[in-house]
Amino acid sequence: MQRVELSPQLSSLLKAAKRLASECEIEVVFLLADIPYDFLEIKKSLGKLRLVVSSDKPDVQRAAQEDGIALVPLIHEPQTRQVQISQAILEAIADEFLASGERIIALYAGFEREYADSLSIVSLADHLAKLTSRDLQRLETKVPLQTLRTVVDLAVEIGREGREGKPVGALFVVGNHRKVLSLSHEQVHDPFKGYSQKDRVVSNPRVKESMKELAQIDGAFIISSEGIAQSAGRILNASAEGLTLSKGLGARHWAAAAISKSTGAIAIAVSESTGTVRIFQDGYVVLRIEPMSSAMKWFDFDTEPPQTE
Ligand SMILES: Nc1ncnc2c1ncn2[C@@H]1O[C@H](COP(=O)(O)OP(=O)(O)OP(=O)(O)O)[C@@H](O)[C@H]1O
Repeated sequence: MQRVELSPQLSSLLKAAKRLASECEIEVVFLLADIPYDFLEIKKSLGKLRLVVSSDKPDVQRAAQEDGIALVPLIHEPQTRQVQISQAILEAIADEFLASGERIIALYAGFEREYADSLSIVSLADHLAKLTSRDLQRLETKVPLQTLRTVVDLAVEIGREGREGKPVGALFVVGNHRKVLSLSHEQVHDPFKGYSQKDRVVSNPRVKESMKELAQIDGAFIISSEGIAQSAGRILNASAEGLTLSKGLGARHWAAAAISKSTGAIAIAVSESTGTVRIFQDGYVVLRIEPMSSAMKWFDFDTEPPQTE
């Protein structure tokens, strides 16, 4: 297919990217392309650096594929460059073209319409952490962002740290707590019973520490929108009928999906086996945070729900 020749400006930017990469010990150039360049030529000019190309243009995607370059196809949406780059980075991490702890050089058209004119150094770990809170904001309609962040932070800590050297799983249901309580039952005597409201504020470091300890008991934590722990060790009874979830996720994750669907609450599950934190809304995984990084995907692969006895 026809390719657009490298302009003197792009050649200079590639040289600058190479120098920058060597000075900052970076190994990847991430090119957000709007034009079907000769990508092999670009790769050659970058020497040992890895090249990842991302584009929402079908002809650019075809060109990159023909040249055997790592490609992250984007869906065309009227987005700002920043949002496009963020989406492309997330996809690239999910496809394992980039590692979530890495720093990259992004090359893109920041000011011009389609000709690359900008270089940025992006630290993926910092960038992903910011994305996580932005993504949480989308769920804020149901539960205040502050409460969500507190519980998600706690969940991530439990997934990373475990307890006394052992991995620990957990399940939190946040918001609409009266309905959630009515769709659950006590498994063990409620450890929060009798405590005043101020001793059940999840953002309080002492309460957080006891919740890490309590995560070891079976069942779910139930938390109000205001961030007050209402109960722990609850078994959730909401029905999983009609829901689909990723293969390999067990009872805890089905219970999280089901309660989020039935009550409109946000459910946050920490997997005991992997430490991964998944956030459920309306029966779907809407955010996934890996224990050591913060990589995430929006939806898992679909499978059938388990048979109920
Ligand atoms: N309906 C439920 N309500 C509350 N907690 C539940 C429910 N079902 C399971 N759990 C909790 O999940 C724990 C683990 O169950 P299971 O191993 O089947 O889940 P999983 O989804 O595979 O999660 P993990 O990755 O942590 O193993 C149980 O010991 C229990 O504490």
